[in-house]
Amino acid sequence: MTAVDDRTNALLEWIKNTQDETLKPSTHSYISPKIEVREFPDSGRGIGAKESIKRSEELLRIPPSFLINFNTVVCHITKHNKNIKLKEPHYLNIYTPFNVQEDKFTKIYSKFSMNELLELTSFQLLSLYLTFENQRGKKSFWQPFINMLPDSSDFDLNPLIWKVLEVKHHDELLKMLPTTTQSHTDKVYKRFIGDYDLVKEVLSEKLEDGDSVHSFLPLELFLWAWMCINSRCLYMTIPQGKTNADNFTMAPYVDFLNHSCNDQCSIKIDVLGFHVQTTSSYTPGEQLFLSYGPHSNDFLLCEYGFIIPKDNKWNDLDISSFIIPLLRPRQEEFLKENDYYDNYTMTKDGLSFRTDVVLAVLQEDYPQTSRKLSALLNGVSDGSAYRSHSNALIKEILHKVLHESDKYKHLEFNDDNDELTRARKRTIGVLYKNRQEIALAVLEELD
Ligand SMILES: C[S@@+](CC[C@H](N)C(=O)[O-])C[C@H]1O[C@@H](n2cnc3c(N)ncnc32)[C@H](O)[C@@H]1O
Repeated sequence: MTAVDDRTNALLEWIKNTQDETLKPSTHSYISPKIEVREFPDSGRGIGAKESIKRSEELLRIPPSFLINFNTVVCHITKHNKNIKLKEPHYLNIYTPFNVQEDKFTKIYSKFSMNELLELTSFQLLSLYLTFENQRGKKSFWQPFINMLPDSSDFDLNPLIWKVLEVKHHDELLKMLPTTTQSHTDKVYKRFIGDYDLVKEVLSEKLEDGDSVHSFLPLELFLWAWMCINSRCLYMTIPQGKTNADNFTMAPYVDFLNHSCNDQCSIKIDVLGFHVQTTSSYTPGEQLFLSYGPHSNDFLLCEYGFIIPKDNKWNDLDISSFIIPLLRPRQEEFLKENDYYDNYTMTKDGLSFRTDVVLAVLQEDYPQTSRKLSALLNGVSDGSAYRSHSNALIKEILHKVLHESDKYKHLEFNDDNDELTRARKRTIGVLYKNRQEIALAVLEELD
């Protein structure tokens, strides 16, 4: 098998970081000679084993200077502002090239104060930076990495893209999504638009007369950058991280690992950088995977733009949209006060505790004063006193879920003339099939 193309070789050359002889070998990357980047059916580029690989073998080590995160971006941007001297230890081991080429984008970088940079979230700063660096082309230090990032078309299945770019039939497609996926899409949309609006505002203060925000920050390019980050970021503690959502990094080469529900590689971070190790053995030709987390298809679609069509063990069925309208004000208030409002799910193995709780609350006129309910919440009782009514209500809801799934699951086999619409509808059909599978398994258990 051959590597994907010349761009992979350019990335490898760059990532080895041997061009600067002043750097110690320990700051160079390590890429196991036993792996390669290849094209895999249904998941795009991924990492494959060229030869046998044992369990617990080191596969990759990417030094801090080659990771795109809040720290490295601050180092690169502030290089253009002579008034800023970075002294904190977390900036000192970041390599930036001695000679940098100036252009209209670096002119904007030079106008950022340290406080302004620190006020941005990682998502905002990195989206702005990637949008600029992409346009800087060869002048960018990161060009070999940026060249290997996916095309916008890789995100075609992601409902955020349908909504932001108003793709063909977007209204119809969005309405066909299960309600849980619709509300997840709305949340992702809010995050995206919030970031775009804020970055545009910050940028507009730095432009000169005649410059337009849109020419520096076109919506499509910002969306591409934002989606690259959302679908390729890896958790890493960042010293200035304000929230958990800020603690991430992009890591070249590591980001070729596709997702599987089962862990097959583990990641570790230390002063030498980002490490990947195997947690199982591989035979030549096999694809290596990383688990992105315990994510349902709904989550994978809204955040990454793909689903696992068969046997995603993390799929769940969210019935909040059926339950919430049944709540009376006192019940809703009680659930909010106790942090049990919304997110009522079940898996093939049964109901989540939150769902048990809301079903019990629905049976209480005065939940605030019910001893039976507080015994359930405190783990003193198993809630059997509520079971018979809970089961009846759940059955009723699951029959509604089945009815809804029957209406849409045929979309998995739709033959829309337009290839993209066909693929999008197929994905929606699978989401309904997943819901049906869980509903049937739980109903069988109840009967
Ligand atoms: C971190 S990247 C992995 C490398 C990617 N395949 C590429 O070509 O650049 C994550 C993206 O890969 C794709 N992907 C990862 N795991 C997948 C899987 N199990 N099935 C289908 N697509 C997958 C999705 O497009 C996802 O947004």
